[in-house]
Amino acid sequence: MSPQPMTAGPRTLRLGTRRSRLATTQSGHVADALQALGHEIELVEIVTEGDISTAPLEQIGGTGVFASALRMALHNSDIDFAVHSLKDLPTTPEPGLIVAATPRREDVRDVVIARDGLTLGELPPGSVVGTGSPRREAQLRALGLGLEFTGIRGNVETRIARVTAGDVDAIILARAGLARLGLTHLATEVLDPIQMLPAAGQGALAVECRADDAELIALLAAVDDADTRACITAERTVLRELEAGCTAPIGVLGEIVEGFDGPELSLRAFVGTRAGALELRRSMVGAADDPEGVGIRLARLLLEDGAAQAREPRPPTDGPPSTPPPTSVTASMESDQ
Ligand SMILES: NCc1[nH]cc(CCC(=O)O)c1CC(=O)O
Repeated sequence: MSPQPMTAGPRTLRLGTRRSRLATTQSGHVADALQALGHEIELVEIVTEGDISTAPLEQIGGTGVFASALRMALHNSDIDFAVHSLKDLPTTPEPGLIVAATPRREDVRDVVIARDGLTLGELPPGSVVGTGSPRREAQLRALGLGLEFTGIRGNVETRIARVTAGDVDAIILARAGLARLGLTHLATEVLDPIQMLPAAGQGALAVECRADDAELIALLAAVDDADTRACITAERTVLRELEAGCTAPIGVLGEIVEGFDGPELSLRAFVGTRAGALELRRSMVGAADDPEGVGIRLARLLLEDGAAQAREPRPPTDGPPSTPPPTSVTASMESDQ
């Protein structure tokens, strides 16, 4: 063992990352930005159960499985910070950790990758779309194109291969993920949010570290983007408010728009059921500096106008209070990896 240097050099920041190409690319972006500011970064690979297992996500603990191994490594001080896809991060705050930065968000839209260069409208009725996302399935059903659905999982490259192999006619992916992999040319159609609202936080990254690491928190502020944070805060507030017993597919998008006297936050949401019994779209505009308030108001409106119908049946009132099913926190979140 070599002795510690007499004078402490600049601190080397250990960045934990999952090993998928999407995860390493995302971590690499944040590492590059910090290195450009003169910081020393060491990448540490963390393997998560979600990366190894091909079981449906609901069986292995929902989308939270991707975040939990990184969070464990943070708690154990094996790493100093982690970069998550924000849409894979459960809305429940993790005690002892803090999202210290949300870098400027990329394209929020979903894209279609269909066989033979086709768009959704060009696919004949009965065509099979491979998606494990209730949000994507519900919004595609709402288009009334007669499409059929089958669940698929796996990383982005694996899912693209299912179209190439002819197993499915089309898949839906986040454009941001494709962009990070340099694969946007494979998209056969970009879906406007009017048709397909993204998952809360889609296209955004969350940089998480220990809540007591004041030095790192101050340093990570350099890669934070205030507009992105406002939008994703509003989106995740809607998700959190609706999750109180609601396992419906939810799409939600916040955008900073120029209002009459300053920037405003425009927020729109879709709430549906997988079978298409409910399709609810509502929007709300409010102060850009009160994203949580705008989110709460939109969630209330959605619940008043029917989102509450999509809730789980209530347990008998005279019995002991039942605990919600374990998947309720993540079931409404994006389940396509
Ligand atoms: N749930 C998986 C996941 N998490 C983040 C992305 C893409 C990048 C992003 O939305 O930030 C994807 C793939 C996809 O849904 O197509």
